[in-house]
Amino acid sequence: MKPINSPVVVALDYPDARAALALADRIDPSLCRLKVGKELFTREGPSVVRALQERGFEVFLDLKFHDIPNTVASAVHAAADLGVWMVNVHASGGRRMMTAARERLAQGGYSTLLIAVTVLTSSERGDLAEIGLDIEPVEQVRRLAALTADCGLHGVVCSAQEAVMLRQAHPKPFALVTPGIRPAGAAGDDQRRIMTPPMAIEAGVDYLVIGRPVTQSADPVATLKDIIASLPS
Ligand SMILES: O=C(O)c1cc(=O)[nH]c(=O)n1[C@@H]1O[C@H](COP(=O)(O)O)[C@@H](O)[C@H]1O
Repeated sequence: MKPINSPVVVALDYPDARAALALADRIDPSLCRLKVGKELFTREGPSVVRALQERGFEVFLDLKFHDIPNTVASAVHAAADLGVWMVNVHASGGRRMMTAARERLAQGGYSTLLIAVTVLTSSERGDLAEIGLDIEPVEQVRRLAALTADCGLHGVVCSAQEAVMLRQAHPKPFALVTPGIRPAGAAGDDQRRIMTPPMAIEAGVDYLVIGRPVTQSADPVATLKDIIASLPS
């Protein structure tokens, strides 16, 4: 496998494998990693993950598991059996859930990275208030990242706006994985806590998850290359 030369993870949020593989077939696997999320996985199942791996890509399986500890540990185990590079759970599932998942991976000797979503990048203060959390997103991100680190996971999903604060509290190799990335002038869509690709890297982010700015572009490959070229080295 060739070394991967960028921190970019392209979210393959396509309706089916045909569309997802059409983009994958136009990208060199050294350019980026690929994320398979709920829509594509529900439609196509593990076969689309294998098809991407056969093309030389490292895959982030983004199913954001959130359930009782045994169920999540078993689901994470199944993801690791697929040989994915990274898998995620919701940190709000709590300590016992995250610990059970981490222990299951350790028992199997898997190298899959296990990370936890703190506060979705589409959420802002008002969204948290409606679910009973009358605090700023950054405060909840701080709490859940501390819990995640204490449970021994490899990192968190957060917004790049929280990266400087989290990097101070959690030195590398604790991974900061940030969706809500938008090149200057791009539509925010349903995202709320956003940042541009170069600013996110300057803030200390490890991996930039980018979907629609690439997948909905008239020329996804050129847009991806432009984003990578815009990053500080
Ligand atoms: O875990 C994720 O990947 C994730 C967490 C989060 O807080 N926000 C978030 O947008 N995501 C995912 O990251 C991708 C972002 O896509 P775009 O908004 O199109 O760039 C989507 O596939 C989301 O499911």
